[in-house]
Amino acid sequence: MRKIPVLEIFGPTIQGEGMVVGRKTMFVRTAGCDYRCAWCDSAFTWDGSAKEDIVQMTSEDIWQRLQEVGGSCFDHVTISGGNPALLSAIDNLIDLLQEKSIEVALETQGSRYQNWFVKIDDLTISPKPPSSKMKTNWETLDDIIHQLEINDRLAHASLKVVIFDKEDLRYAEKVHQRYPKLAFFLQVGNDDLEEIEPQQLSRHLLNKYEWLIDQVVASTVLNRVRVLPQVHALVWGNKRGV
Ligand SMILES: C[S@@+](CC[C@H](N)C(=O)[O-])C[C@H]1O[C@@H](n2cnc3c(N)ncnc32)[C@H](O)[C@@H]1O
Ligand SMILES: Nc1nc2[nH]cc(C(=O)O)c2c(=O)[nH]1
Ligand code: SF4
Ligand SMILES: [Mg+2]
Repeated sequence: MRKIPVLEIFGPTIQGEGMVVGRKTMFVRTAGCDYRCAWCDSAFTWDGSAKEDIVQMTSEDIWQRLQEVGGSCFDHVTISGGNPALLSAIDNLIDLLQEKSIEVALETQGSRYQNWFVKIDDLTISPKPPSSKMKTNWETLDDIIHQLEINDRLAHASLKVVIFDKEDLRYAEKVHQRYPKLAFFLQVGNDDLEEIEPQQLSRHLLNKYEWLIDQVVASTVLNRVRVLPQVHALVWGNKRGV
């Protein structure tokens, strides 16, 4: 059985972002990413700083650990990273969790397709705007959305674009216009990953949330959309494992 490189298993907590915001969930965070976003809040998954903490786990190992950490207090697991879409072995983990009547969500940036995308209950695809310094491969993204559509999975998927500035907003408009059938979320970018005082950070992020709301309200393109902060950042700041 192929193993999965895991950096964190934590929860239950709430999903702080996007299409199932507020949902009680466990998190499994995989190691490794094909991107290097300028503002990545989980850079430890790819910058080598946590490489000693990576544990190679089978799906059964992960299920065991989820139960040790979360007891019987969960029925939903969110797989994030890094980019979990780099790992074909996630297929087996999804099957095992769903056999146990656990709903499965997954976060990815849309740079790689996996056949198991069509099994995910809540799939978040988060293409990266110019502020990230990454370049979107539109062909790959088109293919992912096409696969979801022909497999009748659009209702189980969403797009989420993180916004730091007006250029990012124009990018978000382009994404929404290109894929109008998908639920669309705009998320406040956290530009202060060093702040250790949650109250300071939440004040700052709420100001940025107000700015983002103002921008979206004034857009003629961004109508059938939702605007959200990272709720976990408002509550716990930059703390890891929440
Ligand atoms: C850490 S990523 C892992 C999953 C995948 N690599 C991705 O980017 O979608 C999870 C989510 O956090 C978002 N994110 C990362 N850094 C952020 C920041 N500084 N502010 C707001 N959202 C951020 C990403 O855009 C993504 O939607
Ligand atoms: N509570 C909470 N919600 C989240 N939503 C997406 C997260 C992520 O890092 O992928 C995340 C996270 O790390 N914590
Ligand atoms: S794609 Fe996701 S995990 Fe990878 S660098 Fe960007 S935000 Fe971080
Ligand atoms: Mg996060």
